[in-house]
Amino acid sequence: MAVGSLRYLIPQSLGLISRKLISPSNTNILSSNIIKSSILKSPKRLFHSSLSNKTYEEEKEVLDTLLEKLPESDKEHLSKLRNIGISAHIDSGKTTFTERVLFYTGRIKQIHEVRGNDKVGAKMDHMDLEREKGITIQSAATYCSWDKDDKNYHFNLIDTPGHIDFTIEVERALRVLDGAVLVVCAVAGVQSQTVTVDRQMRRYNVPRITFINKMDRVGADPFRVIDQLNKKLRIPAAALQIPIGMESDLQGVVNIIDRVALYSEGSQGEKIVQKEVPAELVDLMEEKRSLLIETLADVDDEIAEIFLDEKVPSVEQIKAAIRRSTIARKFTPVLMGSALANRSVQPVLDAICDYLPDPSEVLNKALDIDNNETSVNLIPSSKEPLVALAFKLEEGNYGQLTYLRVYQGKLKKGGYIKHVKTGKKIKVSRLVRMHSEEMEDVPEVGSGEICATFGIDCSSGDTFTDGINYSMSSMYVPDSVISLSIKTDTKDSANFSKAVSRFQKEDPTFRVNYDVESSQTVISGMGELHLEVYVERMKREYNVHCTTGKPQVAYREAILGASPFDYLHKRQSGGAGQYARVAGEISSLVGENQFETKVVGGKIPDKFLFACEKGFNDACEKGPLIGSKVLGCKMIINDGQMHIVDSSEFSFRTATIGAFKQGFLNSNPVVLEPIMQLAVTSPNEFQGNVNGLLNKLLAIIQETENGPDEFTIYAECSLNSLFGFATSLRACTQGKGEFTMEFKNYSPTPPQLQKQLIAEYQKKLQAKK
Ligand SMILES: Nc1nc2c(ncn2[C@@H]2O[C@H](COP(=O)(O)OP(=O)(O)OP(=O)(O)O)[C@@H](O)[C@H]2O)c(=O)[nH]1
Repeated sequence: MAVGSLRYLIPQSLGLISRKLISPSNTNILSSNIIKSSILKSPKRLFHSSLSNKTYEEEKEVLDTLLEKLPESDKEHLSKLRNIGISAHIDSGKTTFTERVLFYTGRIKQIHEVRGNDKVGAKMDHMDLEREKGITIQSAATYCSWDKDDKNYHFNLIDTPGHIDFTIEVERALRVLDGAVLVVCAVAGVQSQTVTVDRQMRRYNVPRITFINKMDRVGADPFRVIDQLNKKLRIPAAALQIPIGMESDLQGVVNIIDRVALYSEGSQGEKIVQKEVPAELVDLMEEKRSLLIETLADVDDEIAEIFLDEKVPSVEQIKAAIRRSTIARKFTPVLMGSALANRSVQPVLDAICDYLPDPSEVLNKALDIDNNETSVNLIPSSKEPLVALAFKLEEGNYGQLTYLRVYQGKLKKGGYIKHVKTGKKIKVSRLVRMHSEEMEDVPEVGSGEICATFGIDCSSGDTFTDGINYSMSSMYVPDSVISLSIKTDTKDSANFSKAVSRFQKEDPTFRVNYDVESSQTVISGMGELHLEVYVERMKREYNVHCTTGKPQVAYREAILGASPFDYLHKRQSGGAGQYARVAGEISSLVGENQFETKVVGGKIPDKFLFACEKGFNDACEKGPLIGSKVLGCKMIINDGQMHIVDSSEFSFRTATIGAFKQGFLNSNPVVLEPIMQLAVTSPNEFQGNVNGLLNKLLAIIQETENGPDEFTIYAECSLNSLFGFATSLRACTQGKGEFTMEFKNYSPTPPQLQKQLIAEYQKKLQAKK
């Protein structure tokens, strides 16, 4: 598994690692085995890690045997199907690009720009809020057709949001896609979020082609960007094209494999006209063609042999090698153009057909629940039993809309499907293909396709079959890092409940809890913007007016040391008494909290030990320092005492809570806070200001990259210091600075803050008494 993906899979454990690092006795704690074992504990994570560990060669062998079972008619159908995601850093032009794809494939009749003057907005950004903010929040699915080499290809496209706060949308989209187009800006190059998206694509084994967009901008340099792809993303990348003209004079591209010039003509670039390669570009074309072959020789055995024999591969051999190595995720072919200027988008569609896999070329697995959850390979044949995954829910005008990816079998309108989690049989009363917010009714959907249906009560990540007990793995849901108290008018409470229940179903990273202590409703999520968007949506879509408190960081509690405990819980106030004594040791560990009993001689009977475990779980939910969740704690009970009359489950549960507190407070306890990985990009003239701002926030600057116009600073900073960062960054960069942040790990708070948090918590407890 790529080390990069570990951060995502075990954010809490990594938090513990950084905490452990400050303890000199634990210097070996970074051992990757320890990290792995803590991931593997969770069965739902096991699925992805087992997928990622498989090399493509092994996968291919399995795929080849599966394909033998595939009927010819299915093979033919699947070979024309592409499930594609479009991912990139914010503002790289994904939505603009998708709009062009829909226009050129004839799916829409007119192009509307993202922040265009026509006030319509791009087709895929259909929420009002998205149009106003000019960002994509929800991903929308659409389909279109493209003719290539006398074949009519069918694309299912998912436009994914770029902002890190909506990362769950990106993850979900990638989970069900077979390939992706990575859009990168020709000026800004590989940006912080490009790296994040790339990591996500690796996790889900998604092959990708790269489109360098914005070639019409001043300072565009596609070859610098390719260099960055090679170095920063560490994926061999080479150009399949070179530009004809640059910046405002961009006219098209040269296809360096076929050695033809492709000019974008017509008022909206709708005509691609083939001409001879301009003489002044021939040398560059040959240079880049050789470089392409050289890069392929590094990743593909067939080209390597031809290369070593000092022969030149044929056009067909080059294309076949690009396809093989792209699908094997060893290479990314690079195309270039400008979506906004309508230049060279169509060749990307050709490349999707040529180089990205069809659903039969990707290995998908499910868990056989009846067979001890063993993993089974799915065969993308319509003749196999149905297995479909609900990957996105949306509340539409006609009730809950559920997006499904069919992995094998067929989904028919009017047919019955089984919701594996509940065992319920559900009738598919309507089946539609989505085109942003519009839909088209279809009678059936075959294997490998994406569709949507109505009236199914489920959560995203659920599996549907026509009877078999298979389950696709759940998608990994990161822990929320920020919360906000929220108050609504009593008259709005019914609508508020409707809104939060819908949002929670649609987005598992958005959570709502009622805090009994403070009598407050608390919403939590992945960042300030994430929560801001939901509060705004409550107002707009449900007419719920809320007042929100100050955002709160999701603190955690942990211990750095270990300590024995011996605790007696005794109450004798008339009637039945309470008596329980528990003794043992508390210590820290990497991974999930653990409870163990080593009591001998029946000093505590089993039913009471069970109550002790419950007490331990209660204690971990509400730590002794500030009432936050406890991370990485192990409790062993090895001794105790009961009273024949006065002991009860309740007494042992209470005694364990008391014992936990005693042991915890004696084991060098700390409050942990979320640390965010921050990337700030801004024009060069503001570098001093941004540095100053980051220093003020006590951020740890890790790297600064200086480009010709812009610089990017990568830093770590506590989430606590980052509230309102958007405003301060705007202020010190005249609104030109941009940033992304994502959760990195938990780390101990500075002692002063810890003291303050404990004092506040104590005050709250006192006030309640
Ligand atoms: N010069 C130039 N600008 C472009 C190009 N493509 C997109 N843009 C502009 O870049 C901005 C961002 O484009 P979007 O299509 O919204 O980008 P996105 O990646 O979908 O953005 P998010 O949805 O926020 O992640 C808009 O103002 C576009 O008009 C291009 O090829 N050239």
